[in-house]
Amino acid sequence: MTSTQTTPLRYLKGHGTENDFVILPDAENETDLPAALVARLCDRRAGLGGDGVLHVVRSAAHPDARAMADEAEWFMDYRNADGSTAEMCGNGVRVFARYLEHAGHVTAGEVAVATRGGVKRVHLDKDGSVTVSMGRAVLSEDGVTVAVDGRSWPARNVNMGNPHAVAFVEDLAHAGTLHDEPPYEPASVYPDGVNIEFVADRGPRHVAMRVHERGAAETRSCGTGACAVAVATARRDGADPAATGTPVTYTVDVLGGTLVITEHPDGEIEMTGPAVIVAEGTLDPAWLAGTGA
Ligand SMILES: N[C@@H](CCC[C@H](N)C(=O)O)C(=O)O
Repeated sequence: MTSTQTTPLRYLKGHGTENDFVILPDAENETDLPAALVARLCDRRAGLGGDGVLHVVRSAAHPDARAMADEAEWFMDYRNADGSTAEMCGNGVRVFARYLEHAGHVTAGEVAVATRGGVKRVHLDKDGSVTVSMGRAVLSEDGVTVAVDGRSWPARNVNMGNPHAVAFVEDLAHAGTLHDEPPYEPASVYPDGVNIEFVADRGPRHVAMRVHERGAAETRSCGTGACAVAVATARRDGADPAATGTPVTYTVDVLGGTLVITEHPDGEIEMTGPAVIVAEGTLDPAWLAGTGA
């Protein structure tokens, strides 16, 4: 892959519960970002390494976000590690807001971020954590059966802007290596692919999960996935805030930390977790041009 980029390309590296991202600031959307370049950036051996890319663009400068520009100045153009686009990334949007603060584009407090899944309001909390209003979950009766190593489970279909299949297992080890996407059927339920979560109970309103992400393989956390898991677990447990008028909070352990998810009676889901900027620098032009050895 070669690039025609002539000016040095700045990047940052960040993570939220170890779901890690290459951040590319590109306010005016001047950087050509083909799938192959995203995949090279996310390569953990020959690139910077990451589960995805957070392309930071002014909403007004991006065709997918122009309509949201009045509500949100900045657009999270999210790319999976394989270069595909995704509607939303829950950990990514927290790290995105942390970047906006780091770059001086916003001060501590609330910021609206445009995503392909709509505008998300993100609150930079005083204790260093970040809370996002993630919108509502859409649960569908159209489920699938997921299979790993001779075992299989029914999986709940939950849409958080992006698609999820949530399977309850006795032991997270039953999810196997997750090197490859676990087979599921009927495949027609998810024409655009799916993120698959495996969930095990840890205590009252407390679960742990592993995830195979669409476009990225197993990651150490998935924020939209944790929200899907919290809602699917609440319904399994007979808890429905819309019916009782009482918010329900679940703690979701992921391999890279912990996320706290609250579903409110109006259906709005809030997620709180960390967001960290790790490093920043400039990409080597020779590497970028594909001519570096
Ligand atoms: N890790 C993200 C989800 C990223 C997108 C996902 N792989 C998809 O294709 O839908 C999160 O924290 O939500």
